[in-house]
Amino acid sequence: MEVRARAPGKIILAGEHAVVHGSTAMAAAIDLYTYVSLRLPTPSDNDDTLKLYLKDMDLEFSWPVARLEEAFPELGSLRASSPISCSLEITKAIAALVEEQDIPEAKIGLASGVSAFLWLYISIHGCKPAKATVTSELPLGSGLGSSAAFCVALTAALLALSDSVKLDFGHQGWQVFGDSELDLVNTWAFEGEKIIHGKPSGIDNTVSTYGNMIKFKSGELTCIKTNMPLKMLITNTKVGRNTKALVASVSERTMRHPTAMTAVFSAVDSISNEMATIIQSPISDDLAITEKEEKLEELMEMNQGLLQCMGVSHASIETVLRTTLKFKLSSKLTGAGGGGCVLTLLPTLLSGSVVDKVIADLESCGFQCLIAGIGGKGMEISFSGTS
Ligand SMILES: Nc1ncnc2c1ncn2[C@@H]1O[C@H](COP(=O)(O)OP(=O)(O)OP(=O)(O)O)[C@@H](O)[C@H]1O
Ligand SMILES: C[C@@](O)(CCO)CC(=O)[O-]
Ligand SMILES: [Mg+2]
Repeated sequence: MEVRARAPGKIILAGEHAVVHGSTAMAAAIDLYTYVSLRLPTPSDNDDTLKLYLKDMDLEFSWPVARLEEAFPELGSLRASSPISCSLEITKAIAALVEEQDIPEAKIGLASGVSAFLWLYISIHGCKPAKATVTSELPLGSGLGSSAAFCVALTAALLALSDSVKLDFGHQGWQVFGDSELDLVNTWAFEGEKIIHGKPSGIDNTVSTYGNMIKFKSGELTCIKTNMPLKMLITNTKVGRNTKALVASVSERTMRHPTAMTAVFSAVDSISNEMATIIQSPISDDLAITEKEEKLEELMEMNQGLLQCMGVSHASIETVLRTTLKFKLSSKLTGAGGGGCVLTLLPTLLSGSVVDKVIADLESCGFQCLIAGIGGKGMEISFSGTS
């Protein structure tokens, strides 16, 4: 029995970090996906291991089922029909199982992803043999929600082969879960994100699960309907960073300066709400689009200034800001910052030759540019064309 699931990455248009502290944020799915194929062996396969194959890196991790049973003696009561958080005891058992895999030092960041895999797998399927194969179009650890896309696609594949969801196995191509199954994927994926991020707001797994453009505050999402053509250039500075550490650093700054940081978060909340209002309001003509784009650019600049206040910008991000400003274009970091990706709004009337020049300038600094479709699909699964 085999299933393939995919889940998109995301951009945060406004409100990252502040959303962890209760402010509103705006995010949109992008058309770059993480794919997880899950295969449960038949008895005739005679395979008694759980395997995780990270195909892009050609890394395979495997655990004999007997080793899993030894590590999780209480599993009978642990296997959960509804999502639960990973206990301290299980966290320790998972850490030992991950350590035994001798992840190369240069790839040690993967340890949290492997831990999330183990937690989601054993919680949903128990100590059974299987092989999960993962590939991704998203750069890992760059602000485009690779961790959430990984957790969502993995959870979707796990649930698709469990008794928790009802699916049309004869359906060809990608199919979507029903609303209650999507909610279940989202809640489990959030538990996976907690293992990778520490204290996620839930915005990344939510937009990866449901897709579209969303406004998000304190766990609640509102779907944003818009007919505004919104084009963003995404520049990957290729400076590696870790969302968990950045989120923790903002929390520490908040403890040191609670009043000032509360004011910063409140300003971000207003920016995200104003952005949502602009994006949702109807468009009458080209002039209206230009006016809206100018307002959005100003809000992006203001949000970037506040992210600098939070201490999550980086020299590479500042270089992108300066480079795009030479072309009178506005940018802000997206995701956790500290390197990673930067968004630049490309106004509808901007000529293609200017876009080409901006990209050439950015790429001459060693950055990588892409233009992704935004506000598209959420997670989907397929029982055909699996590999
Ligand atoms: N395809 C994948 N395979 C295995 N692990 C992954 C995969 N994608 C993400 N991860 C895990 O998630 C970690 C990156 O998550 P992190 O939250 O730091 O960055 P991000 O999600 O790309 O950016 P942001 O959270 O700012 O949007 C990786 O180091 C790895 O542990
Ligand atoms: C930095 C952050 O706000 C967004 C990361 O994409 C973290 C979170 O909301 O979980
Ligand atoms: Mg992440």
